[in-house]
Amino acid sequence: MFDWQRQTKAAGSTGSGRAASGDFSRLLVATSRVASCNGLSREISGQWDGDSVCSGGSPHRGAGRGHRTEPFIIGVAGGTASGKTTVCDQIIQRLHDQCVVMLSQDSFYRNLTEEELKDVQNHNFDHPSAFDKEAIAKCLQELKEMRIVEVPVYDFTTHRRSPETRRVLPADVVIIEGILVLHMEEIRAMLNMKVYVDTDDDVRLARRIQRDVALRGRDVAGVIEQYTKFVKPAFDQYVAPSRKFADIIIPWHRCNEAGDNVVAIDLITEHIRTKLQQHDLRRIYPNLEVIPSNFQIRGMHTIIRDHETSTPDFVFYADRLLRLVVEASLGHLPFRERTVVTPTGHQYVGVDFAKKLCGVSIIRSGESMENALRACCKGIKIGKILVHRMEDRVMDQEIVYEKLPADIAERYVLVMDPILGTGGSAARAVKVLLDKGVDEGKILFLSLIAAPEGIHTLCRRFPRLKVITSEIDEYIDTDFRVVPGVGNFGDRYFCE
Ligand SMILES: O=P(O)(O)OC[C@H]1O[C@H](OP(=O)(O)OP(=O)(O)O)[C@H](O)[C@@H]1O
Repeated sequence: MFDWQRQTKAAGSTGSGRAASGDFSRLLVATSRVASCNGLSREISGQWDGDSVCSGGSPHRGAGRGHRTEPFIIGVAGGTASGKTTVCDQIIQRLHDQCVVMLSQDSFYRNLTEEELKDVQNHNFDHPSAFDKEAIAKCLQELKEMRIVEVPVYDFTTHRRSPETRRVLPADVVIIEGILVLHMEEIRAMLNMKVYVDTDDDVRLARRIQRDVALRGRDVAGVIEQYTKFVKPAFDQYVAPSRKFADIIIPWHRCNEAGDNVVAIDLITEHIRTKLQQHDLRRIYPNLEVIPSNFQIRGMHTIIRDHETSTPDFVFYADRLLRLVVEASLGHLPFRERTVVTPTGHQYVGVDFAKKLCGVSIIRSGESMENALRACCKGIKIGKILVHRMEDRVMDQEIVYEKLPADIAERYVLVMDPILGTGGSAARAVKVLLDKGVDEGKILFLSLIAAPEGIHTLCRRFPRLKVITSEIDEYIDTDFRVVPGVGNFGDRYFCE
């Protein structure tokens, strides 16, 4: 039943018919804290298990519909003695009902060679090469896959890893802190939130002297020598420049008397809580929007997914759902303020709809969304694209037909296809639009059901495009069908 369309969206098929990323970007949070460099005690509420704190949540979950399968990963960077650990402790305290694990970049120091050990006072412990970057990335990756990891235990007296390791369980939130976590590209790429603790150099030096003398048996002259020789140059070269990668910069000098970073920590933890409630893919892709579900929507999905549903019912409920997707998408268009006078003679300050829109349906199933779009946007222009899909889905799809408004480059474009499978057809259609000069940020891709594979394809390749869908299904099977899916949407919608 699927084959002929899956191989070619044959010419002549008729049819009847995503800071958010900005939200935290470069957010400079005025915060306050008078902190000691060793931060809060780690004896916080909940069970402290070395690098992990599980005071809530469940460390072991099954994957599947409605279950999160990836943790939210936060990187906290900043110079030596900047207050990173304190920030982490405060986040952990606020997330007392979640399962949180904390890793320190210091656990991943490389073993010193015999040669280096002989001259240990001249070893640069602040340089990126001092750390086993690959081991950090592997550890994060395993936690991302909700696997148990064995974290090295570094012995600062022997400058080698101890034979034992620390077992860390999968968690809802993973925090990794260290001077270079935002500098290292591989690590940075795995972070869902990047925090930089910005503390004045003199404050940090004072804290470092205090800490190393009091806790590490060092003398002041030695600490200052190491600071001047290694710590400061590495800070200037690697740590300070990594500030630009941060989503949130916490200026530590803005302290209040209680010494808490209340505003910053509240914002961070609120954001994490919001993200934890979202589907994994929404956490990864700020350009993915899933319309909020309710029992009406679930009920309509239940009907269209039922193989026993008749064509008229399928069309009726699919149309209702498609209309919701179209309405939700229109909500992402820009607007201008507009004031009108009501029949009572009072002013109403409202907004004006975005002008210069058009729809583009991917033939054939996308045509099922045209009515919904026309019903919402009077007289909207609608173009069409027909994609020939290669059997293996790896090759770039061929465009068989296209008819688009001549001035499409000046418009916002709503691309319509109810099913986003591998994302091959959608990505090819989007490429056509980009080639025509449409700005990627002005393209919205509308679907009823999206498979994770298609979301990855579109959201990763076109990060400024917005993908709007009503449900995310589980996966694509070996025949490229969305599971559980609706079967062949076009057949069920257009054929009696
Ligand atoms: O994301 P992809 O893997 O490219 O698959 C998604 C495509 O598959 C379905 O179309 P189908 O091939 O059934 O053709 P039709 O629209 O003509 O029914 C659907 O309507 C999308 O166009």
